[in-house]
Amino acid sequence: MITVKQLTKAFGTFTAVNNLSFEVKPGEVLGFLGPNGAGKSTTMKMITGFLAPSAGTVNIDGHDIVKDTIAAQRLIGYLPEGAPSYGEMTVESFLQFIAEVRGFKGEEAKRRIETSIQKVELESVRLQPIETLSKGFKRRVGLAQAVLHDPKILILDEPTDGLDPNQKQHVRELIQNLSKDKIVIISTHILEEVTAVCTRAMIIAQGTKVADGTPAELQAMSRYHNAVSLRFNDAVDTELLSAIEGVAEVLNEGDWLTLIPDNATGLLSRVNQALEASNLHAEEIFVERGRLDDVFRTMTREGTQ
Ligand SMILES: Nc1ncnc2c1ncn2[C@@H]1O[C@H](COP(=O)(O)OP(=O)(O)OP(=O)(O)O)[C@@H](O)[C@H]1O
Repeated sequence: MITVKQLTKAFGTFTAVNNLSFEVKPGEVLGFLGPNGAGKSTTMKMITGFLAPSAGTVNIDGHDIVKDTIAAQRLIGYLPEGAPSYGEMTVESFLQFIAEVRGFKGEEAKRRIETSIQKVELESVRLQPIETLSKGFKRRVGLAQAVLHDPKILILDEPTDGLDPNQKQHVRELIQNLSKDKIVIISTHILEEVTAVCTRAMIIAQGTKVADGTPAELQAMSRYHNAVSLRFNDAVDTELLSAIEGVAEVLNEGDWLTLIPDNATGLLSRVNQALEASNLHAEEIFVERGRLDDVFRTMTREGTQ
């Protein structure tokens, strides 16, 4: 379990992380979401013991990260932003170096290197210098060093940043496979990543937590939650749609018309009745769950709640 209490980091007069408190339990994959400069990396650096907090505490499975750093860090695998490594080393020699730093020797070190090469599929490049690898493979090397000691906790700072769509998908699958029974915290700008891999998401703005919940709970905070979207082949009088009981607003979104609900439920059946009564036929119609990008924009624009 990770317990973060009133965590704060000030750089001079600027407060990058402000009074952040939360817990993360095994099995959870928590996504940190937030605009540039929101304080995601700074929070991760404090959780992993690479930056001392100005105030507040981080407890990793009973170990205080400041007072009991080594014991806490043994439990953590960390992929820092940009996945730094030693470019002139080969994948294998870099992992050998990490194994030694982690205190593994001989057969045990060999076994762990083989397992992490296998887990993140680095077999084909194991003898290649890291600086000659593609971004996707470099990221995988970063993941391999993070999982080498089979940590209970994985902290991954923008693990798919700069990767092409295929590589992104691959790294997401790796994270899902690695996450069983572990605590995983990832930071990302990519909202689809939250729905793809996270069981929980936290939106951070100006160093403060502004939302925290499952992806579905966050989507439900959007004004598009339970909105009805329709596509017609022919032009439709939007007055007719805005007159339907429970419609707060009609949005024209390209080929689609989206009916934003007021607080009433059951909008879809009223829309269907109104279409039938007016003899109108929608080519496509669906009820939206809500949009994370809308929640993200609203929450981060408003700043703190
Ligand atoms: N060592 C430092 N000295 C001064 N300011 C810093 C330092 N490190 C970070 N900051 C500032 O703290 C704020 C938060 O930075 P941080 O890197 O944590 O944001 P982030 O949410 O990870 O952003 P991004 O999404 O761009 O990676 C930024 O305004 C940054 O400029």
